[in-house]
Amino acid sequence: MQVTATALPEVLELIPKRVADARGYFSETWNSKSLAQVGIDLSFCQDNESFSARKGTLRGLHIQAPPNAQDKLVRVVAGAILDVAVDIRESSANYGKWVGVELSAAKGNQIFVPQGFLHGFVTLTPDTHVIYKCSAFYAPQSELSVRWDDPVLGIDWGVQTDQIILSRKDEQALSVSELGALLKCGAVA
Ligand SMILES: Cc1cn([C@H]2C[C@H](O)[C@@H](COP(=O)(O)OP(=O)(O)O[C@H]3O[C@H](C)C(=O)[C@H](O)[C@H]3O)O2)c(=O)[nH]c1=O
Repeated sequence: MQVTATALPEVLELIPKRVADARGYFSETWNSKSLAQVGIDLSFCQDNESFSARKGTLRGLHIQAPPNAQDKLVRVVAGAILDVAVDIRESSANYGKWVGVELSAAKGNQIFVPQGFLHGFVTLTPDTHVIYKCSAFYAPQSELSVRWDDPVLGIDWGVQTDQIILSRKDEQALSVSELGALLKCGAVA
């Protein structure tokens, strides 16, 4: 498996090996031993899938607060996305910094987003299927959303803003400074 650190060293791009033959290819898309060998030694407990019909669908930026914080291993099985992680760990020298990685079914690459990072993606194709493993169960009471277009974060999503399709929840998301205040006062758990 090829592992590449991103500009945020805890966020990794992974490309599992594809064994090609006359029929197509085979790939071990998740192997806990292979991940442990690259320092990702944790147990995932929930698999998610989201389907987005239209290009420009943006899901995020989301995080679950402790004690329900999630690590995520994300990949695309149809289409392509720009996947974004934002470091919001209070003591991090990279607080508020973001990284984007294009994930596609064609490339078969994945992104590892650790606990403490906001996560979101925008679809670059119609009919995009994203699947991802989580290291903690869904806990809506712990879930927080931050605006995709927060000027403090300055994320370049690579799509025209008038094309963005959001959920009602994401339309009403917090600013990153509001999120920081909430986490500081422990208002979410
Ligand atoms: C996340 C989640 C959602 N749901 C239910 C709740 C809603 O009724 C429905 C849609 O949820 P939501 O609008 O939060 O889905 P996304 O906007 O794709 O949210 C995800 O998008 C970003 C990219 C993430 O990293 C998170 O995993 C997750 O927040 O599925 C569940 O039943 N279980 C779950 O684990």
